[in-house]
Amino acid sequence: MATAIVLLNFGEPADPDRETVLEYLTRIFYDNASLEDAESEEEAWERSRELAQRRLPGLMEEYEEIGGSPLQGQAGDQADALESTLADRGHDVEIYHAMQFMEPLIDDIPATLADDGIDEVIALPIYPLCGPSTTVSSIDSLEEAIDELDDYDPAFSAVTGWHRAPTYNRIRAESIGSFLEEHDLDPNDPDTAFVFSAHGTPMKYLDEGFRYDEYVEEHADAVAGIVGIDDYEIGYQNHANRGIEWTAPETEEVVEGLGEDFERVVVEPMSFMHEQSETLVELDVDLAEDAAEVGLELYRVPVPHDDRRFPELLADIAEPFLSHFAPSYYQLRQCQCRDEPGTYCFNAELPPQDA
Ligand SMILES: C=CC1=C(C)c2cc3[nH]c(cc4nc(cc5[nH]c(cc1n2)c(C)c5CCC(=O)O)C(CCC(=O)O)=C4C)c(C)c3C=C
Ligand SMILES: [Fe+2]
Repeated sequence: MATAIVLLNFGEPADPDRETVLEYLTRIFYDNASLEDAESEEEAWERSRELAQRRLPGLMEEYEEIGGSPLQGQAGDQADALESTLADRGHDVEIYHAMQFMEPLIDDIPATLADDGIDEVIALPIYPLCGPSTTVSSIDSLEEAIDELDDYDPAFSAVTGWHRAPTYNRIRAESIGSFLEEHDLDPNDPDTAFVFSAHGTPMKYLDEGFRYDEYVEEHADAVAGIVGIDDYEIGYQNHANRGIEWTAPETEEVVEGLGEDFERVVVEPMSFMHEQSETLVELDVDLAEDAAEVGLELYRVPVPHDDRRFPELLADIAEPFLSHFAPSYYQLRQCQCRDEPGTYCFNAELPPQDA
């Protein structure tokens, strides 16, 4: 059998010209069109183009500030590192990386998989906290694109939520620990506040039953416990484009509220495994300015995208599928967020245990 792992990411323009960013935004808004009630596909596309036009100038400014996003390069490096980790383990497996909203687009991958003779596909989103518009949507897109290709029917499996994997929590906790040490910061100092900043999500998705906010809370609690942070706040980085309700409180609001009681704030961008505009501009520039206005110095923990344990973790997650043993042996269970055969995660509820 020829096996492929397809790493799935959001994507962000590395060379952002207006046309590329407009198409990028249109794809994002169209993918989330169910947040509003368009009466036809045509109307949903029109609304997506309208929202994209409106958001374009602000996002162009963000990209100009960072000179394009490093996300694509970091995602490529993660794919290469996973390939060599698996080769060292004796697995003959091809790694592809695909993006929801930028080239290489998920829709274009199945043709390559078919040409390369791949007959077993494992989808692995690089979103640590499983959510509907990211993890689930990216896997749906890949499976649908495969189904649409004539005469191509590979075995398909996917892993959604993996934030409970012990190695992942250790990576995150040690990344925070070394940052604190490097900057001589004590998160329990009465003048220092600690904030976990998560990417927000529309409440409509949570009302549909997705548990992204619960994952945010439990992961913050676990990592704070490992690092030894006594008190912390959680804030969400939201996108207010449609006038709908998103997760609360916003990170900005949380940080502004800390001004009276603290001198500095440490921010951990817990939803990401890459640096991109949401860390490099929203946190490092915009949030740092908001913090300064209320007299706080802001320290942002870097994303541990190149931690050498990360490809090992991904290889461990893929192991049951590559070596054909039961995923449940590694505590992977049928995913409930994406309740499709062959989709596993570490998050699904366990059956009640005997006392
Ligand atoms: C590289 C950039 C981005 C990452 C990574 C990312 C992750 C991420 N996004 C959501 C949920 C949503 N994001 C939405 C819009 C949106 N996201 C980004 C960038 C990244 N998001 C952009 C540029 C946009 C466009 C809107 C904007 O204001 O810039 C949406 C759709 C909103 C809508 O349709 O109204 C959702 C939903 C999560 C949970 C997440 C997790 C890592
Ligand atoms: Fe987003």
